[in-house]
Amino acid sequence: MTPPLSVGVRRVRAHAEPLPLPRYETALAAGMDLRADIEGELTIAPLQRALVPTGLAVGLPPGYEAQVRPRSGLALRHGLTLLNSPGTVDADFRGEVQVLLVNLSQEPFTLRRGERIAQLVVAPVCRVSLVELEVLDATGRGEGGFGSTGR
Ligand SMILES: O=c1ccn([C@H]2C[C@H](O)[C@@H](COP(=O)(O)OP(=O)(O)OP(=O)(O)O)O2)c(=O)[nH]1
Repeated sequence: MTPPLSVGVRRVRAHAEPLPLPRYETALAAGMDLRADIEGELTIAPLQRALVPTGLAVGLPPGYEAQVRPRSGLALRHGLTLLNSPGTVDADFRGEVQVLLVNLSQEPFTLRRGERIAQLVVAPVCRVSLVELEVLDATGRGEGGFGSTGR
């Protein structure tokens, strides 16, 4: 396997007891879990959203993005997902990575400091230059979409 890409990470605030840095939890995991860098607790009421700090800023190299994705366990057990899933962290963003949680359950959800709330997947990005045309090249599908291939 190719060696992992080195990505700089900076803690944006100091704590007496710093949270562990994100890491891959299994040998081939695609994402690293992000933790809530909050003081104490935060309760998200049903159908409410909260922008939750992770305490981390990353310096992605050109040609990469980081996707902020939900954790399936939190979604299944507590109806907690990301409102903007997948969130996009641009390679030129140097601010704190934050997680836009939404509680889609009927119960309030209380988050505690250090809880793993989302996962960060780093991926290559293909940038294109758009070329305006009058006619696009023909394909078998053509303009069919949104269920055009039947049920
Ligand atoms: O879930 C997310 C999504 C974005 N960001 C940060 C990184 C990203 O590079 C920046 C801008 O995100 P986006 O482009 O989605 O936001 P926008 O609403 O288009 O704002 P902007 O005008 O700042 O680009 O915010 C996060 O920390 N978490």
